[in-house]
Amino acid sequence: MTTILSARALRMTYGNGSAAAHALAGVDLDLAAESLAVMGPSGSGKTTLLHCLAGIVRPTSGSVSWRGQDLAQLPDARRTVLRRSDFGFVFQSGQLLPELPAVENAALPLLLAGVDRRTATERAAGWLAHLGLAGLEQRRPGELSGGQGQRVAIARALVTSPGVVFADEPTGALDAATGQEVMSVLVSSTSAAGAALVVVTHDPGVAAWCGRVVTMGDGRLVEDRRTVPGGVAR
Ligand SMILES: Nc1ncnc2c1ncn2[C@@H]1O[C@H](COP(=O)(O)OP(=O)(O)OP(=O)(O)O)[C@@H](O)[C@H]1O
Repeated sequence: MTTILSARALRMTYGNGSAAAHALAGVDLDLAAESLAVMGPSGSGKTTLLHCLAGIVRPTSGSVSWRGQDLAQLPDARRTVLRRSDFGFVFQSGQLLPELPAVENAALPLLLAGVDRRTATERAAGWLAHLGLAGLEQRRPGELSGGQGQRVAIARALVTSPGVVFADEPTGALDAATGQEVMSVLVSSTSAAGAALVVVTHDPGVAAWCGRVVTMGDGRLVEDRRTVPGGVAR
């Protein structure tokens, strides 16, 4: 499979002197159009890795390349456009704007990219319908269940047809059954869209949806395992 996102010798140190936290201590990772779960204990560097891969933070050293382009070499404006159009994001919760209806929340990345409102709304409504939310387009986030809200977030992540969706604890605020439903939707919809998926999770039941599971420990990758989604080691 072709590598689309690649990290080399990634190091990230927060603070300095005796207060320094070595969140990443030399990570190499190649990602193809696949679903990847990042597991590991609290503080092992999972979120920092996701933020570096997505160009949200700049690593202390090492590099991240997206389709062969070194993110650090791109001008800030180009990196911002890339984050909006080529990358989609799903967080644990609280990512939807409470005053906007679901369809406008889902359309937001297109509107920010300058797509006209009508086209953006149509595409967003199409994704909402695809994710099982037809009829709920005008509901505000406070009028949706946790699982429905995460589906809106998934629609928003996919609406620009990104190459990768990054999800940080996407089921962290949901009960187990709803979390499984959301993972099912997240994995199947990103795969159908031809996008890669990177999911940070503590939960083995969430990781089992992914075809590859890496485990972090003290800022390093300590295991890299391919699985048959559903949890059987290959
Ligand atoms: N903005 C920051 N400033 C200072 N230290 C930070 C910052 N962000 C993370 N760290 C430190 O870096 C290390 C890795 O943090 P990170 O959030 O990446 O771990 P994690 O595996 O995602 O943890 P969790 O599972 O608890 O979310 C930790 O020691 C953390 O305290």
